[in-house]
Amino acid sequence: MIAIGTVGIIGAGAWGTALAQTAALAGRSVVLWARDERTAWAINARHENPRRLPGVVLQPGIRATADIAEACHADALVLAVPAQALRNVAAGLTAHLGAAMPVVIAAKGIERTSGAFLVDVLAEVLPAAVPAVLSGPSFAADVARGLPTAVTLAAADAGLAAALVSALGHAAFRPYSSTDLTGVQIGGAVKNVLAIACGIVVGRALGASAQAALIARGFAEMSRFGHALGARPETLAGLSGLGDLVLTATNAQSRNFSFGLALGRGDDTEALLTDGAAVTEGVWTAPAVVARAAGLGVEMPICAAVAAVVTGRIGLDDAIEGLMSRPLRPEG
Ligand SMILES: NC(=O)C1=CN([C@@H]2O[C@H](COP(=O)(O)OP(=O)(O)OC[C@H]3O[C@@H](n4cnc5c(N)ncnc54)[C@H](OP(=O)(O)O)[C@@H]3O)[C@@H](O)[C@H]2O)C=CC1
Ligand SMILES: O=C(CO)COP(=O)(O)O
Repeated sequence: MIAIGTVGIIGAGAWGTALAQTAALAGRSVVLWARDERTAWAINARHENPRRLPGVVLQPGIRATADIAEACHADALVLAVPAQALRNVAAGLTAHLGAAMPVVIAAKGIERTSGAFLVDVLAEVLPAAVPAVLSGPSFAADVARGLPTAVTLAAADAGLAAALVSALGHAAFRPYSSTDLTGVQIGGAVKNVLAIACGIVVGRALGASAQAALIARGFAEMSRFGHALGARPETLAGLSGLGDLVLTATNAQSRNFSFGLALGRGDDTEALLTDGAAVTEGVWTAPAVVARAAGLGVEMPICAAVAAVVTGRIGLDDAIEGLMSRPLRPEG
């Protein structure tokens, strides 16, 4: 069994802090890197991340640092920064990483500029890393408070996946292991785009039936895309695919759903984007998914409508009209 005694978490946002909490509850030493010294100081002094997870008491085994080299003195790393920032942050680790360091990607998205999945971004900038992906239905605030959930943790090597499961899992946070890195990444990336669409449906008061229909047709899009890229159907139907889609597409705790909700209601979304630009991941992933799907000849009309709306190419009414006037055809 691969031994993981110390976990380094890169990114002291909501999700990085929640995962620090789970690793500490799993009995690991945790070093949590914050790019801002005041955040590191506050976590160490108050056992709380007042900016990102106010009110959650953090485990004593968590030590924060603003020195990224210090966080790399670990047996495994977790990257918990926004998908669009992952390339730069990973590049900053180059000088500090030993050979074959397990690196768990906890971000959900596709890189907008390159259309690359995050495992491929990591392979480009940090070839010494051994990639793993963690994804599934898990709001940081719930996980950090110890509310129960289950997620998927994938690594190409089943032994490494098992070691990471025991380094991050505990009674209330249950990672199921997998070797399907592609499937797990697709679920996490596409569900954020579909969550925006569902938020729009709710914001426009189109009804619960429309929301359920959109989830089902959205899942069909995720499945077609996954099939074309070699993902396993059971991964897409599992925690990181359907599981996370159901959570994010039905809950205003989700930033992606709330963004869609605001769009649908006709609220000003500028402020939402300025404030949470990087982590409303579906906004950046939508055009990337659509471009990749087009290259594969895969039809993703809901994702395409979201991409067209968030990039300002069409208005909401035209997007909805476009989806409703598609020809009727056999389900599949
Ligand atoms: N929140 C959640 O419930 C979950 C989130 N995720 C995923 O985790 C990822 C991070 O989300 P989350 O933690 O919620 O977001 P937050 O906004 O809470 O935190 C983001 C973290 O990344 C840091 N960061 C942002 N931009 C950069 C950059 N350019 N360079 C270096 N560091 C940067 C932030 O630093 P600073 O604080 O200084 O701005 C912060 O520490 C996303 O991909 C999200 O989809 C996955 C599952 C659950
Ligand atoms: O991924 C998440 C829950 O699993 C969090 O979703 P949001 O990024 O939309 O808040």
